[in-house]
Amino acid sequence: MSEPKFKRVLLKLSGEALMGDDQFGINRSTIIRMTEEIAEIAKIGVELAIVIGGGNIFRGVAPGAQGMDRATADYMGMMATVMNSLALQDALKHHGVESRVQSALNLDQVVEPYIRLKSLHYLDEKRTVIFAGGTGNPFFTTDTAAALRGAEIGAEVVLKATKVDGIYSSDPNKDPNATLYHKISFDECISRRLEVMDATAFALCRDQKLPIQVFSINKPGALKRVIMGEQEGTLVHI
Ligand SMILES: Nc1ncnc2c1ncn2[C@@H]1O[C@H](COP(=O)(O)OP(=O)(O)O)[C@@H](O)[C@H]1O
Ligand SMILES: O=c1ccn([C@@H]2O[C@H](COP(=O)(O)OP(=O)(O)O)[C@@H](O)[C@H]2O)c(=O)[nH]1
Repeated sequence: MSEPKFKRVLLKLSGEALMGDDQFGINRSTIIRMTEEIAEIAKIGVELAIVIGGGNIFRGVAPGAQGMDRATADYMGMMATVMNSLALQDALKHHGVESRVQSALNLDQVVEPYIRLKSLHYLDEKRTVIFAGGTGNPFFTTDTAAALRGAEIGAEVVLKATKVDGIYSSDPNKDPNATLYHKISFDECISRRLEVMDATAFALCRDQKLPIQVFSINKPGALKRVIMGEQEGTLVHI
């Protein structure tokens, strides 16, 4: 059997993708399907850290947060990521994957705090680590949290699992003529203002020479294909 391309990865799961076809919240069959795919790669020995978004529950820049103080809304968004992290941990457990949740926000009764050396220890022991609470700071996103934690743990790649199957020349949900890139540089993503990830996340990964692979969370087997080094989605390179 062929070997996985990567030994340690940071997987970013879109919060909104957890909704499935629902209007908000966590869709049961969607989270089960996602965890089946994650369990498959955890079981072949890939060291896996996960950052999950919160947009399915609360987003600081959403219409629902209009009129609210932005920082307050962002703290609500960060707390939403903690809820998603606990749901993911529970679902992973049902698929035989032991994981630990570490949060950038202190919620002592619920999750352990983020301690870098402890997370490295878990990864060495092949336990999946879920990073909750984003970066712990308002005005940031969980994409930036993924770039930050990915760099901190020495991941070889950030895998962005999202609703679209890669990076397009413009938003494919708005422009039917948008074309898919198989490869694109960080500088091109930033200068063309491709909004699949925010510029802070792109810049951090570029400076740390940490590639990003963008692929669809809804495409069966896509995560495994990325892990095995097969062509899937878009690679963002230096
Ligand atoms: N150039 C682009 N290529 C691909 N997707 C894009 C682009 N510009 C904007 N998008 C949008 O980015 C979204 C993916 O962002 P993502 O952060 O994963 O979603 P979420 O906000 O739920 O986490 C897609 O749903 C797509 O509509
Ligand atoms: O470091 C962070 C990460 C997240 N958030 C807040 O949490 C929300 C949910 O995160 P995100 O939008 O990145 O989730 P996703 O797009 O993956 O669903 C954001 O809108 C922000 O309000 C934040 O303030 N700081």
